[in-house]
Amino acid sequence: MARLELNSVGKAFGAVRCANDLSLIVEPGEIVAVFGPSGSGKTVLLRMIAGMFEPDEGDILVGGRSIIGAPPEHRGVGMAFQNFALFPHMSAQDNIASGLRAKAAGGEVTSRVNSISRLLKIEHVLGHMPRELSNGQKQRTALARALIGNPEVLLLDDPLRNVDAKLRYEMRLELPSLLRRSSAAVLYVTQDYREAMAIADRIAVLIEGRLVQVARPEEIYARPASVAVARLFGDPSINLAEVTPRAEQGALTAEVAGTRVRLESPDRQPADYGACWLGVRPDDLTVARTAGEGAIPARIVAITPMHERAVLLLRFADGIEWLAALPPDAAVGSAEDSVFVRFAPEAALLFDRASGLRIGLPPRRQAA
Ligand SMILES: Nc1ncnc2c1ncn2[C@@H]1O[C@H](COP(=O)(O)OP(=O)(O)OP(=O)(O)O)[C@@H](O)[C@H]1O
Repeated sequence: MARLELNSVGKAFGAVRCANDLSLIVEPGEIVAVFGPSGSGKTVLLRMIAGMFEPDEGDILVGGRSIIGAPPEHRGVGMAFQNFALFPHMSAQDNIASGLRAKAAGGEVTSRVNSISRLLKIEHVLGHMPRELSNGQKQRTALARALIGNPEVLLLDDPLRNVDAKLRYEMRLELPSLLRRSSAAVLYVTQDYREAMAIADRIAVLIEGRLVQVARPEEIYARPASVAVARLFGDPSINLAEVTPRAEQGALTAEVAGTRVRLESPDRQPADYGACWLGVRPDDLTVARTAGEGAIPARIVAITPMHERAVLLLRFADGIEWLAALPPDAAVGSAEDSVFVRFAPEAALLFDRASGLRIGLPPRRQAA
């Protein structure tokens, strides 16, 4: 099997630069999620690899050989889209068989279609036309078509966007092992950070056509490269406050809404860092009725039950509002109550206010 390699790939449509110096390696059997806001260039990236259009700069290699200029069907690339893109006049069986690039004997086609359909649990609908399939079955049919030719590179463009929540949940569990079995180098585009974290070995975060961080899911969550990345991962999203951290007698502290809080952590030295963003995830806050050192006085504005937790909207004395996500049984009070908010110093992330970059030791180098 072959690795996929992007070397300084760039692309612009008129004044819109939707790919900027993109470099990335995806190993055979590896799943890399491409995650970023709408319009950040995810689909453009996949389309350049698939050969729907060419980059303006840089190179794309599969198995060490450049595929620039090669016709799409000779690139060793399979692709499945969010809108399934099945041929409406063909049965599921024929749609899947259309993914075979080389001509194969009829018997062999049937046996390959059957075996991939068994794997994807759609054998019973092979004779159906696309309009007779549920969205989940359409999505599996499109995936089967992408996988049947044993592509060296598999490109999946938000394949679960149009399936219902239950199936999406199931497929998040099933897809990684299914994809790894194919040994293809997989690029998996998603707009959902949870999906990226559930499915991928590594996540490539794309913002405005630039890869701003490529790392393992837990690394990105714990050590986001910038405040923009931190905001993309987490629901509710990370709380922020403007602070000016100071080094005092070996400790690192900052004032939040009039309360001095400690911020030292193993990955940053106490120093005067200038204007920063302080970021604390809602899950890392504790809320209590009792005051104490480093506890920020707040008022509960509202409480919203959400999934398996309660989300509290808190307002500090200076008007800043933060969210805390607590277990539903953490009875800390109700709206209008006065409370005290704490977080552990190592749960605090610091970002330079001017550049947005995280302050701390550089992330560990990731294996390619
Ligand atoms: N064929 C094209 N011609 C001109 N501009 C394009 C073309 N394709 C994409 N763009 C522009 O490139 C940028 C990136 O688009 P792209 O579709 O890759 O975003 P995306 O990250 O996939 O978004 P979404 O998550 O909403 O699908 C957008 O500004 C888009 O308008």
